[in-house]
Amino acid sequence: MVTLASEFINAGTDTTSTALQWVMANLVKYPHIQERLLDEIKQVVVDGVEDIKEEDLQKMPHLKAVILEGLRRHPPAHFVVPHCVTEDTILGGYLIPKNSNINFMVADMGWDPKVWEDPMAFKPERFIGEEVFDITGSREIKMMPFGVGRRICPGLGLALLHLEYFVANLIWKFEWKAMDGDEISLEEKQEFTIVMKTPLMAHITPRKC
Ligand code: HEM
Repeated sequence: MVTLASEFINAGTDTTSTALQWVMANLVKYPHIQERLLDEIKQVVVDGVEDIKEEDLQKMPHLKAVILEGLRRHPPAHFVVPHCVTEDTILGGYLIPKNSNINFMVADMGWDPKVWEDPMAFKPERFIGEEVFDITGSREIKMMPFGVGRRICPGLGLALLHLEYFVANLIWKFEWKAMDGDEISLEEKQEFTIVMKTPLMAHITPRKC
């Protein structure tokens, strides 16, 4: 039980908090995206409401798009846990021998210009469309911040819920602005996850909702 609990805590805390920091950094760097998100929240939540509830999040497609764009542009894990090939496999003309250890270039998949237009730009609108984006990659794999297949992150649903809940409430309650003269650097640093080299510093002001 202790090992299980520790695995969930280790795998679930740094990843989610890193993703949250990257999303908030982009909302500070690009105030028009923060405004767009606030507009959506205001259409769902009435003035004076203290907390945005879980059921409200389902009515916010732009919020989901912001989170997905954050995970595409800044996946907290640039690789998955190493996997092992169970039988000789030919992939793209290359033989991957049985028992080889393999991994996946998670970040590079999300930044592939053949798949994503202007991939290094933060554009949540790319996820707004007729279809809900399939983050599990069961139909096609365009990015895989949680891995895919049978070892996909079991905390995926919880992580998305936490990210949506925190981002929505942080934007609903506060206006986030860059500090004077601060450019918000998106440079990365490898720790347990890929974190912001210069951690986010921002001026936050309570909104008069
Ligand atoms: C934004 C947040 C998160 C991201 C980006 C993330 C990403 C990942 C990735 C890439 C893997 C490896 C998948 C593979 O090997 O193919 C993984 C595995 C795992 N994650 Fe997450 N994760 C997140 C949040 C969470 C949360 C909240 C929990 C639990 C509460 C969790 C628990 C786990 C566990 C236990 C594994 C190992 C699964 C296995 O080996 O079968 N993760 N995660």
